Amino acid sequence: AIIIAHKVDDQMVVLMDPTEDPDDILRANRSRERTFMFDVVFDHTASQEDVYMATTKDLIEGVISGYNATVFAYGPTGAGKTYTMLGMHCEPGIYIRTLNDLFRAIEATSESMQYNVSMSYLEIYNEMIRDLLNPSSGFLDLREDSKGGIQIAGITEFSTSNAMEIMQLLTKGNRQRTQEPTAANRTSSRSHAVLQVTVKQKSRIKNIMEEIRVGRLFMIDLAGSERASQTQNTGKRMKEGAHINRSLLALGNCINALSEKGANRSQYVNYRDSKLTRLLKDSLGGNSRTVMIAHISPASASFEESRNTLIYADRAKNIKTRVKRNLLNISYHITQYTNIITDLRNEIDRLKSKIDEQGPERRKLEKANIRDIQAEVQQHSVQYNRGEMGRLREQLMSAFRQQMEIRRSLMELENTNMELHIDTSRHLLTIADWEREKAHLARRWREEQWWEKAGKRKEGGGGGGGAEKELGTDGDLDTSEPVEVTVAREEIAMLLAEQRKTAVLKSELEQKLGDTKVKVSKMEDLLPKWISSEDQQEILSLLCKVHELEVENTEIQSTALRKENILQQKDFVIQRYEQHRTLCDEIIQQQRQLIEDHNLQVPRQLQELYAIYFQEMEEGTLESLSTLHTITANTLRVNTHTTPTQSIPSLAFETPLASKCCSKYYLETSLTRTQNLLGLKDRSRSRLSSTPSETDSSKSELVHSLNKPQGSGKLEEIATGTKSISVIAAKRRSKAQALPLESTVMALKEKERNTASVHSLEETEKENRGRGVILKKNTLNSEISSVANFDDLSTETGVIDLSNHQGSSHPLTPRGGRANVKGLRKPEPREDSTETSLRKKRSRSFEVNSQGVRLVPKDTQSIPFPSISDHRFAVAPRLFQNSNHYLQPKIVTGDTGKLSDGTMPPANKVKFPLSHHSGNQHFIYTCDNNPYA
Ligand SMILES: Nc1ncnc2c1ncn2[C@@H]1O[C@H](COP(=O)(O)OP(=O)(O)OP(=O)(O)O)[C@@H](O)[C@H]1O
Repeated sequence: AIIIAHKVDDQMVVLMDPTEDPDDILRANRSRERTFMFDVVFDHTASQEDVYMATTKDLIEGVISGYNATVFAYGPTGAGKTYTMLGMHCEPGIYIRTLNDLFRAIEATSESMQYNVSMSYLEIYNEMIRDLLNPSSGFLDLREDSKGGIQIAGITEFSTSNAMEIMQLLTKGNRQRTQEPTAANRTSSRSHAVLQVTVKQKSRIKNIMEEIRVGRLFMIDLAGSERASQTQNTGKRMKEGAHINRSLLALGNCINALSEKGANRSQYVNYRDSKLTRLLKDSLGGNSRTVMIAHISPASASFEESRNTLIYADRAKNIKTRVKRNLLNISYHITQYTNIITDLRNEIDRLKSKIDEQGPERRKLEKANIRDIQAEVQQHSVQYNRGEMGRLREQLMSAFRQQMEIRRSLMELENTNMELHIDTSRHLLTIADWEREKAHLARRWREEQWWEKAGKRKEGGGGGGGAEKELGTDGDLDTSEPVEVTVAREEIAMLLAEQRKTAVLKSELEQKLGDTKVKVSKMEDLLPKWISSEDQQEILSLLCKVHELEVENTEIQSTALRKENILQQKDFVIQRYEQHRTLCDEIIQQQRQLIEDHNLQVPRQLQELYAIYFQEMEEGTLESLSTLHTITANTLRVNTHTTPTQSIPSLAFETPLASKCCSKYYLETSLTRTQNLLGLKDRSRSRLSSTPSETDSSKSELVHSLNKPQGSGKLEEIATGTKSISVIAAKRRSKAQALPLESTVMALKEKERNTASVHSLEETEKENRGRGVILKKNTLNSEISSVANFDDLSTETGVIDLSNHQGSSHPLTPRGGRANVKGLRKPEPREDSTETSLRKKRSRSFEVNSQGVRLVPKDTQSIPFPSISDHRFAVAPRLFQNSNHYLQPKIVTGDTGKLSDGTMPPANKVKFPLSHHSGNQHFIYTCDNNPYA
């Protein structure tokens, strides 16, 4: 034979006609060669594994899910059907492989599903069904159930749990199968063998409605069609062959009918022609996934059989089956339900008893667990709160630090500002000195010119008018500025620019400070919301308090620094004054020496002045005052550096804490007492009417008061000196004030005319006595020790009555009860004598307060002067003390430099930036010949 079946590709096979003669042209059109297309085509090289994988493996999943499946081998005898389905020991066929995989798949899902696998193995031999697993059961009948399903009555179904058991059953069954050698096949199967595997699947979870899935797998090894000529069967074999062919013919008819059913629904499928078709009813055209494996022999000798087989297989392709899952809903009987409920109750009881057995221990464990959890939660809560607390504290501290830094910066800035002011003032002094010097030179030059012209006029006897006209000009006077004045002007410009810069910086810092304050205050408000614990709230509020105290401390330091600056300024003034006084003393001493050496006649007034001078020198009053200032200043410096917790020095005129602890009234009262003690309070009462005894009494009180805090003899000495000079100063003021208005006016005029009006001290005293004015004896309270204030001493001596010469409608308005200008003096009658001049110099107060002018009307002289209780006024700059001339305040408006009456200030009037440019009005003080003004 030759090979006539060729596999073209995986799906195509060509069956050639062996009888075809290529040279026979007449039969060319009648060739029986045919090409067939199938799902898969195998040739002789295909292994059992290949065939199984391509045909059957995919059916297993469906079977265990409740679907029917059928695999059957179809073909002529000896083509290899039994080999494919059963296989050899070394090459197992589809039966074994399928069952192995089936059990593997069942095992994979056995946890959740419960399976029951059963098998039956039968053969249809000569149209009789025989149970291969139980051959003694005889021939079995096919029956249809109520649903049309085919059942084999009495078939043995073996439930198995593993593939090995099935293999044993198969082997046993195969041994029972009818096989006989024929001419075509030595092991020819004379029956159709049907292996049925039923898989029932249900969930392991108990339920009232139980669902069972039933999948059936038929694996059928058909007997081969045969031709009698080929098999050479006779007798019994021929009869077997006839039955085989008949059943296969019925199968072929069914296939033909089923394949045509798609187009013609009325086509009848006759399953009843054979038991084979009846058994395969579902598998062929019903509820089953069916695989048909058509076997052919490639030999040319089997052309006809191969051709018929392929034609049937090709037709079978058209058969469509409708697959559905086989579900069994088991409706239990009432007794079954009762059993189920009983089972469930038993299960519940069992579980309960188990819980009870473990009860006490478990409860303990649970309690312990709860405690652990609570502790853990609490710990977490504490940690969270700590974290939150730490975060808030950090935020607060950061804000506080920022605030403190800003405050320190402000303090430093203020200090810088103060230094700038001091420097500016010093330069202004230099300029003022120069201006005064220039004016003096000009006057002298004019006088010299005048005398020169007068001499010439006398000599020439005429032309005086022309000379007088020339007096108004400076002529060739050299008034070029010295270098230091030019430098001073430049320095002032620079310092003013610097001051403007610091002002801008200050405002920025203040703005920043304000913002920080707002931020902190908001945080403080939000604290109760953020922190629930009262302790933590308290801690944070304490933190805030600490910060507030720190802020207060910083402010205190700032105030102290400011005061120290002011003291430095005062020191500077006093130092200059000391230099000047030493110079005067030297002049006087030399003059006295000159007079004595030449036995010159000394006028009475000058003698008196000398007497006063020497008295003061002997008493050492000026030195005492200077020492008092030094000690007071030192004490103040010490005090201003104390912290609030330190003791309050008794001589502090106003420490920061004192400003809080002492009321305003207290301070004013104390100051008043101090002033009264020093005989300066009431000028009308401080005249020379004070008797030595009164003076001694006051002195002793002062000593007593000062001794308390100081505890040294030095203070007694100072106080004595202070009292002495105070009394003398008071005497002189009294004398001046005791003059009637007319006298004062006259004195002013006289001064203007540069003529002298001599008033002796004794005369003034007499006048005062005549008016019955006496110095009231003041009592000294121990409180005075805390407010002994050198400033107030000078303040009191500096108060003047301007109403005499400027009228009550002075343009300057007093600023409250405290604002005052110290050092504005009532003009005194000009005395030509040196003694009078000296006396005036010494009795003058030197203070100028930039805050305003104290205007005391004449008729209110007896009203006690309000004391300074506010340190902001008490510490006003007193750089421009005037010892020689009273100051005439005028107003300069804005930056134009013009006076309030619209005129420009005279050249010898100096404009001082007395305040921190807080307003647009400045005072101008006329300083005729005082280098410090
Ligand atoms: N693919 C194959 N490889 C090797 N040997 C095979 C193959 N197919 C079939 N045979 C062998 O050919 C012989 C005939 O095969 P088999 O009995 O399976 O044919 P059959 O179709 O079952 O015949 P019958 O219808 O008569 O039962 C056997 O000896 C078998 O071992």
